Amino acid sequence: MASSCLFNASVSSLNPKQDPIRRHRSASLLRHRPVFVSCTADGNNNKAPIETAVKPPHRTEDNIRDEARRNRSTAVNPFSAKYVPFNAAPGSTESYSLDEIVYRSRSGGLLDVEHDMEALKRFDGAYWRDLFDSRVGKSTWPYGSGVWSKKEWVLPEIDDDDIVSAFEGNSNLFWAERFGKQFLGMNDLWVKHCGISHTGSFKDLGMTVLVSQVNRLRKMKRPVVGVGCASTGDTSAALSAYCASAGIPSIVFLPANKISMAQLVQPIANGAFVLSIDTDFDGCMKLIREITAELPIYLANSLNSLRLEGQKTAAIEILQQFDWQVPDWVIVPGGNLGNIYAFYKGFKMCHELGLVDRIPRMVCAQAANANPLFLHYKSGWKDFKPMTASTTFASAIQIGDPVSIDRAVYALKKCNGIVEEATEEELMDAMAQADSTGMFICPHTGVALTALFKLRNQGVIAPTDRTVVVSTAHGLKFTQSKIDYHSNAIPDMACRFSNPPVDVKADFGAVMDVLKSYLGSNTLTS
Ligand SMILES: Cc1ncc(COP(=O)(O)O)c(C=O)c1O
Ligand SMILES: N[C@@H](CCOP(=O)(O)O)C(=O)O
Repeated sequence: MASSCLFNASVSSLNPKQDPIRRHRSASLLRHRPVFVSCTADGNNNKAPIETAVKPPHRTEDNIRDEARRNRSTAVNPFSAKYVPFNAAPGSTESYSLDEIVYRSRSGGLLDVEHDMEALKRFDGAYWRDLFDSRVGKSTWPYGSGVWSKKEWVLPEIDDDDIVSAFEGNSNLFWAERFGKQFLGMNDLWVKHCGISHTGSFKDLGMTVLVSQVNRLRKMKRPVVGVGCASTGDTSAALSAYCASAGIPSIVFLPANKISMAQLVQPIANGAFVLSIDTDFDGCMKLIREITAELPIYLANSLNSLRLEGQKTAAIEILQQFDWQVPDWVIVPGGNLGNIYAFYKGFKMCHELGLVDRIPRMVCAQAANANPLFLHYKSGWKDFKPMTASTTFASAIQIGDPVSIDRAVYALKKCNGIVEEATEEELMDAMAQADSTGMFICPHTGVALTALFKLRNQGVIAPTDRTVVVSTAHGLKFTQSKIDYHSNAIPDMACRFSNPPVDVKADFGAVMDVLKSYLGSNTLTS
């Protein structure tokens, strides 16, 4: 039966793959002059259920959710996704609906979210590039989010009404001009500031997806009384913020005295039920897995593959920010090891769906005090040995038994990746050097920058290679480590780049003396 619906004519009235001239026109129409037409809600796969690029005028009585509801397409959604065992054996038929509450495959292995790639492939790379580009920087619900602007590739079947979003993503890709030139002799170095975000880390990207799905499950009357996680600080901050915004109870397990004060106060302020437990992160992770197996508390750690669907959009965003050109290297700090796989998956989907012609090489960087992946890599991927992680300034990656080890190894093998490590002194120096050029990064980003220093020194990364370092959290969450460093208060650390304040009397002569000595030094001319 024919029904009237809102479609962008440039997209809906043709199969873009069949007609390159019209395809070109369709791309420019999408950008510049989209129009509304009637179309049939018959599930015709040549039609994508996308929002219209030009909206009707805003009605004062509507908020952006109402507006999205009013403009919603009535066409059948051709896209879908399901859980399958991670890296399933060929011929495996095991799968689960995303509306099921399941974290592990029948054999106890990890799961992955598998998209109907054939449905996505009915549209070519140019179509997806144009669609994603057309959504950036708008306030349209939910596409104003960097995650939900890629909704068809994330959770294609969720109702826009169920989405819980803070318009996360679309984070700054910062050209590290001075840092690159001064310390590395590089001219094309970039820092993807995933930590300049709603709760100050990349976890927002995954949490919007997971909490949205929980919101949907609760509306479906599924037994979910709350959402829980173990955390080194950032996952709990994101979980509690998104749950608070949706009115869903959150429960967080934190290793006592092992996370920063700024991170601890986030779930407290957002009304989470916070348990401070006398163990490390791996101990908290073990407990939350046992508890969520017993109680109807939904597990929010990245063991849950939904999280990675959101996190993978950071990789897509990097390609988008380079006008769909592929960088040579992407360096990611690793702890529980979900994110390195999420990045790989984002790049891989862009390649497979024709948005780009290759994927970058990736480097996973670990703190030497918590380096099980590095040791595994150095052993030639022989037996993996979990460890007890030691204290590190990169406290959010103080993890010895990462749940996503298999995902990380898979991703690194597929992209010809490398694993590096950073000692405490190396990561703190790298952080201080970056800060001295105008950034304000977290110690985990210091770990990633150390990996870059090492690979540049070894000649693996060339001076002209386009390189992206993923900055995973905001530096303001980790000020105590910077205070310790700049106070030269860290035992056995030279703190070579510290810049402590100068104590001076409130006296004109004393201030003049100090300034003359400073101006006379080489500092200003270097
Ligand atoms: C700031 C920060 N950087 C890096 C990571 C590592 O991410 P992943 O656990 O996905 O390896 C985490 C969390 O583990 C984090 O909180
Ligand atoms: N750094 C993380 C550790 C847990 O990682 P997750 O991605 O599995 O939730 C944190 O901030 O808690």
